[in-house]
Amino acid sequence: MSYGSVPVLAGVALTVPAGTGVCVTGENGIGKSTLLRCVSGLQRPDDGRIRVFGANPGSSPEFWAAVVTTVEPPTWYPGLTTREHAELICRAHGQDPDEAGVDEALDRFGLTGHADAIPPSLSSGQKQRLTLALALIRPSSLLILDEPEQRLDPEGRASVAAMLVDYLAGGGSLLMASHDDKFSVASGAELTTMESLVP
Ligand SMILES: Nc1ncnc2c1ncn2[C@@H]1O[C@H](COP(=O)(O)OP(=O)(O)OP(=O)(O)O)[C@@H](O)[C@H]1O
Repeated sequence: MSYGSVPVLAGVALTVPAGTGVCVTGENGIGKSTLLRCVSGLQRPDDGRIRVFGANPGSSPEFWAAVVTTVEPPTWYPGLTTREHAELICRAHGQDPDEAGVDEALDRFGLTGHADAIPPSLSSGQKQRLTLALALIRPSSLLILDEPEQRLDPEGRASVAAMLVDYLAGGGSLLMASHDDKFSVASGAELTTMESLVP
């Protein structure tokens, strides 16, 4: 994979066994987000092979039914509140919002007091909480999370780590990039470090 003449992701081999979590670490600019974008099907590698649940990433509705990715920055629907965003995600995935536990999810992410606010009015950490709440409220088999801990306070990080442990315990798989090893280990992910081939 390369951007113009700049090579990124040369010689990367990574497997995430179903039901496990893997966290990719490494210095700024090493290619973690690019890797996650490729696995999410949002970017095509020039060479090599990526398979997700036995198929090319991003190539079918089944992929998007099974995979949640937060690699792209979220887009908010104009005029819809925090709660309405959660309800919309539930309905899009065939869930009844009450049965899916929208209010409980907002509470878990400390967003109850902001349920009737529109996302652009939230703080950056609250927006990150909402992004993760929307990722976790819908059914999925694989979470692809780019630095989920960013902008969260320590309590928020601990809480999200515990939720990711529960997600794995429920049979889900997790691929994430992070600069916080403690958070990643607490999330139940195995750490793997990307290193530059250039000395
Ligand atoms: N759209 C782009 N156009 C050109 N170069 C890019 C683009 N996106 C990323 N790069 C370059 O590719 C390399 C890898 O970037 P990437 O964002 O994947 O790294 P990262 O490991 O996720 O970094 P960080 O830890 O800072 O988030 C960097 O050198 C970056 O400058």
